[in-house]
Amino acid sequence: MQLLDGVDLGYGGTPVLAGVRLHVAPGERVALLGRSGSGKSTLLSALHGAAAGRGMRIALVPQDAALVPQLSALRNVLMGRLDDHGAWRNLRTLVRPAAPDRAAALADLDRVGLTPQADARVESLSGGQKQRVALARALHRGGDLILGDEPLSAVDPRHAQELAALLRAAFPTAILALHDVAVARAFATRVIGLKQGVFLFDLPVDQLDASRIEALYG
Ligand SMILES: Nc1ncnc2c1ncn2[C@@H]1O[C@H](COP(=O)(O)OP(=O)(O)OP(=O)(O)O)[C@@H](O)[C@H]1O
Repeated sequence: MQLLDGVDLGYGGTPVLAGVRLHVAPGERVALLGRSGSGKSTLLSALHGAAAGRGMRIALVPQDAALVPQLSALRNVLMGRLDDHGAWRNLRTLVRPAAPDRAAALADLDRVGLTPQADARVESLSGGQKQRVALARALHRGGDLILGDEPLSAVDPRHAQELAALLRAAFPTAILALHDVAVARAFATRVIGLKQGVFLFDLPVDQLDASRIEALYG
């Protein structure tokens, strides 16, 4: 699908990426690599709008996780499906979830290793645990596409690989900004390197060699 076709992205007249064209085929897993400020979040935000405009079901893992800190991990996970239902059902779910909804959300928390924290308020969790709640919420939502902005940045490298494998199995198509090149190599089929708002490369992952990485981060 042609998600972006020659669009300029920026903020209030300040350009960040110019003339962006991006076609993503179903089944592709794209890793966005690049230094801080290179434009990854800006690109993800535009991709979100474009994919939503095509009626795709999207699971999102934003950079700040976007959780409700006063609510439990379980209730935050349940929020992954809020827009599937009307307001009445949602209020009931958040106050007293029906047994099948609760069981499904608990299963998703278990997949990310957070069963013991299910009833803990999110504000009491560590940064890595919060990120795992956001991943469980995305798994609970499911969909055609997962978009994530550094969704594994706060978990340790071994867990990052395990969680990346979960996402790979759960979503047919993915676009994730990642800072860990090893995780990107293991996760992605395609890698895009962004440098100061320019696509430095857009390659199948097996063509990502050390010189490209050096050019991107060096
Ligand atoms: N809301 C905003 N208003 C104005 N400028 C912004 C805004 N968000 C980002 N920018 C600018 O756009 C450029 C790209 O930022 P962006 O957040 O897309 O980069 P990034 O690669 O995601 O960085 P990071 O890895 O630090 O999140 C930067 O120069 C940044 O200062």
